[in-house]
Amino acid sequence: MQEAKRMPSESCSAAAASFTPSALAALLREHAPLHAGESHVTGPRNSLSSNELIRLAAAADERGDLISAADLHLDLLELTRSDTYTKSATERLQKLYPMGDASRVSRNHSDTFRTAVEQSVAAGKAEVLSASPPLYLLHDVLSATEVADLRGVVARRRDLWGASHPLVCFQHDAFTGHPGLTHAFDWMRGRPGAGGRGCFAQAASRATYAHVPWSESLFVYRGQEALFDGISRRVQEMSGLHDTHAYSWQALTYEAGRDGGYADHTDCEHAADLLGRGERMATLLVYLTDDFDGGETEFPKLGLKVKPPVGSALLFYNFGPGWGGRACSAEAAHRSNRVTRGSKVVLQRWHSYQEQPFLAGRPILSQRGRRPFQPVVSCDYVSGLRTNVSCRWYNSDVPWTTA
Ligand SMILES: O=C(O)CCC(=O)C(=O)O
Ligand SMILES: [Fe+2]
Repeated sequence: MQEAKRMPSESCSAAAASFTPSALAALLREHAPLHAGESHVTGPRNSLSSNELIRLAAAADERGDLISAADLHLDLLELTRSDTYTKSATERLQKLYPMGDASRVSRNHSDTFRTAVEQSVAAGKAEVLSASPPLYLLHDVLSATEVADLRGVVARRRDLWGASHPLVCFQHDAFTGHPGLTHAFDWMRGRPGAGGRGCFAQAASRATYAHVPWSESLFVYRGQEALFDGISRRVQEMSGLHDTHAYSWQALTYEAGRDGGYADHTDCEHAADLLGRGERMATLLVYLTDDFDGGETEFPKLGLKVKPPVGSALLFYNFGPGWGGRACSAEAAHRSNRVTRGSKVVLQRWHSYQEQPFLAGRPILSQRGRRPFQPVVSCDYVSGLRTNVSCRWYNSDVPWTTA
């Protein structure tokens, strides 16, 4: 139903098959012709200087445009890694969204998460799939009723997005290394070597989005759904991972025919250091369906391909070596294989070592040119696999009240 609503005239498999750079270029030429002075891409997000960003943020504040102001402060944070900008972004976002414990001082996670998961193993509630990196299967995290209720919440929230078409974005400068895509982007930007990071403008997004193979991510924020807050408590009991150190929940959906798996990657945010504020120390995946073919979560470096039963969860640590190592662990690389029948729905949540004042509490708004509440299809390039572009449809800022 969802797909029919979103793409009234497209067939899924035809869509996925045509996502090649030359097909993309042809599509853009046909459906979104360039006029003089017009570009297929929105302004480059991170090529602005910090002075320019500060000026734009002040102007957004003056207009009362808190979303843009917060977004610009988040850009500044990315550019400078300065706490000042976290604080400014948080202040603005607090005015827009309930923030949970945003006022709390960040403190480090203790090591209780290790003890807690080892106790779960000793009690037969979890099993070890790998010691290094630590990887666990948690049994019966959810009852059958909870699974059904959660699927209901996910379906209800998906419906809120209606038929709106997404902004299509490409995340990494690394696209410049992709022979075909670089060419397409050069063509779109009208200058060679321009690189491939940015979003298509609205007309180009509309012309191309149905041709991109994607999986979907729907965000659920702390305080939005009692059911999700309840699971957060259960996860804390079984794994020692705290809600206060978590990102928001994401409900991931992979549908047969849409062709969007997710290629090999690690979840380390910047691959820098476990102690970085946004670093994803641990990943939790809770499975809400298992009646599908393909779609395994695979850890190629560990020779493991897993398809956990409904209601169970995978938990793995992304930094090593072993426990407490501070460098991104290449062995924690994983992928989601494409689903060839049925649909895979999994809840994902990342946890960081440092407390997160706001990541779980409100949307991160990060794409220039996006309309309020517009979904984004964001394509990631995966290191070492240049032909493997993974795209995800993000429904990230659902209106707060949905009941
Ligand atoms: O869906 C899966 O099995 C894995 C998803 C994942 O690795 C991710 O979204 O980062
Ligand atoms: Fe991942």
